[in-house]
Amino acid sequence: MIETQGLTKHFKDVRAVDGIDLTVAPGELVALLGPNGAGKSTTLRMLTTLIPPTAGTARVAGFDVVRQQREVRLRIGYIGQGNGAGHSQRGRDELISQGRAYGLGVRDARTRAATLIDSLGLGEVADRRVSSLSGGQRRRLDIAMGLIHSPELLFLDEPSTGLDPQNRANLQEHILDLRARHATTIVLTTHYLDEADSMAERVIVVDHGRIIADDSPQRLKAEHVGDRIILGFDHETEAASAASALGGLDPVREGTRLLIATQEAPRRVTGLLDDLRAHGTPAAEVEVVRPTLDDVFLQLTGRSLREGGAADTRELVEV
Ligand SMILES: Nc1ncnc2c1ncn2[C@@H]1O[C@H](COP(=O)(O)OP(=O)(O)OP(=O)(O)O)[C@@H](O)[C@H]1O
Repeated sequence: MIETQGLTKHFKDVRAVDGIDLTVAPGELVALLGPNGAGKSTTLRMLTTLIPPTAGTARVAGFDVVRQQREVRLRIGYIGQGNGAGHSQRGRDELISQGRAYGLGVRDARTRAATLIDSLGLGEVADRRVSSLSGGQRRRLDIAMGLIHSPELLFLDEPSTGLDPQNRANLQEHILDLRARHATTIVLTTHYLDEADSMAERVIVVDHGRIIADDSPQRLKAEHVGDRIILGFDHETEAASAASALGGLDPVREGTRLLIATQEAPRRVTGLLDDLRAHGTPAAEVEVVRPTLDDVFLQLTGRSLREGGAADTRELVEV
């Protein structure tokens, strides 16, 4: 569905996108994740024919983004960071006009608008003026606008930025639902780690205009970081004795605590606690720490992606 080779965009001396090779198969949901200024939007703008690459090539839905712009545009939906819908119109009318602009007949445009209004949960507000809609409703209307011509491929640039957590969750649900119903290929950008983690089966981490990692969230976390089991003891002597009992796992002792790097920590922790009990040094506390995509980014770049401190995925277990 997407194939790029050495895709590059320079703005004067800024290398916004620096040689991206990317293949996206039909039906994939891919999240481009990266800090501000990483080159995510610029990549999307090249793939949607809005700006030409400085170098490299990109084919989208089978057509070249420079030489066959019209063909590409007919087959994609693009929801940028601003609001697409006009403010004084009613949502339903906006959708119908957009459908007409893509060449649908009046009846088809109406039917398609009604279907999208239904599937994006806009039934109660579609006949109100766009200016009266909430941020989350406006964003869903934007998505409906991008989908009116039934594109094979949908690009969403930071769909949930500016929405409160409830509206974000609601929007994410709608996007996943649309995809399940229509098998649309979706490429979205985000700097919300949890959004990339929960929605995308494939996360492409971008930094300084380059792809630095590309895999499923689960594999990225397992390969680059892994889980940790943290065991707490009442006394340092017990921790030291437990460390020798668990020698094969290479525990690192910090005072009364043992840190063990492992895979599949939640599965292993019960056996580990049983072993310690059998050895006569039962743990007083245990904590399983699972990595986040931020840990992956930190591991790869030495910097954090996190803005505003998203919560760790921790599982506390009473012993
Ligand atoms: N029209 C432009 N003129 C000059 N520089 C630009 C232009 N557009 C983007 N840039 C620069 O290119 C780099 C990449 O920007 P881009 O918007 O693609 O990043 P991003 O990853 O989408 O960031 P954000 O998460 O903040 O949207 C940044 O350094 C940005 O300042």
